[in-house]
Amino acid sequence: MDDRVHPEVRRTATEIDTMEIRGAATIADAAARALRTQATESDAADAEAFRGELRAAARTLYETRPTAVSLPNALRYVLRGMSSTTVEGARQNVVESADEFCARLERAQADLGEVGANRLRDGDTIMTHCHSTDALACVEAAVEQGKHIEAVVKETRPRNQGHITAKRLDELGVPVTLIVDSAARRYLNDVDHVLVGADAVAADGSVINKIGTSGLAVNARDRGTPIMVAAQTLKLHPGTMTGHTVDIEMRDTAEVIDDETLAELGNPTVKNPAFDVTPPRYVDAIVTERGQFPPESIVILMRELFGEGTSEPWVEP
Ligand SMILES: O=C(COP(=O)(O)O)[C@H](O)[C@H](O)COP(=O)(O)O
Repeated sequence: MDDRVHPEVRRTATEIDTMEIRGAATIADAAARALRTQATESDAADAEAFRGELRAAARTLYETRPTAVSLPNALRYVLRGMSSTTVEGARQNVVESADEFCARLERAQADLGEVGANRLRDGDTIMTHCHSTDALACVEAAVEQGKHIEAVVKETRPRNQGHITAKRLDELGVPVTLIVDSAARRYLNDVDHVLVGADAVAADGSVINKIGTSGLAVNARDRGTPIMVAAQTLKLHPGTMTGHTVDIEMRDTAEVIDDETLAELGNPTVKNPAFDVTPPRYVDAIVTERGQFPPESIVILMRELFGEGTSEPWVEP
């Protein structure tokens, strides 16, 4: 571990890795705040040393989880302006960018919520997968508009993030039916929308989200249930515009089964992919703070946002 990295940054990195901090937007917010701390606490001798420290901190955060593109997008945003020739100037650049990033994230989620809420009618029932703050922002805005919304919540094995969703929806006054993942198809007849978030959206409109999303979307399409993805523009993956694919995180198999039970089963191979890819043909709308898009047209927004290319500020020059 690089000893220039502030303990607070290391702690954030560990918490992202162990999923105490999880969900794409929340990870991005925590990473921006950690870089801010690195900047405010730095005692670097000159601006070059300061930039080296910030790059090292960004690398530590970048290397935690590979799939949610909000993380590298956050690091890029916060470090893009640290060009000053003095430590104080560069520090101010980072602090201002981090504050601006966190404020924009919050605003984007609220704006996205308003856009998504317009797709929900009074009396609608949604089905959710995993826990997405962007998706919940749509429900919250709909409830604030006075609409009665109900929810069928998939528990989302192996980590049961559906429990977090159930709790948040209950706090919003939304009646919840909790189901095991494999019961989703059975209940798709009873719901008006599938509503999920995204860890990344690719240039072709594919949606990368919690494992199980693609199967849910295929089943929903088969039943004629619309599939709505709530994803602020922070989730758009610039690398996919030049043909790169999104790395799918494989997590520890201990999340699926404990060693003792595994041994009783004769130690079969266990796989634990955290995310999957839903092709654009199974998605009806991607809801962002900039409006809603059919998945195939998201690339137009991406060209507008990333037209000038992107940097990798965690790489040493
Ligand atoms: O797949 C997950 C979380 O996976 P994990 O629990 O493995 O991090 C969420 O649907 C997206 O990150 C979107 O969340 P948000 O809308 O809050 O950004």
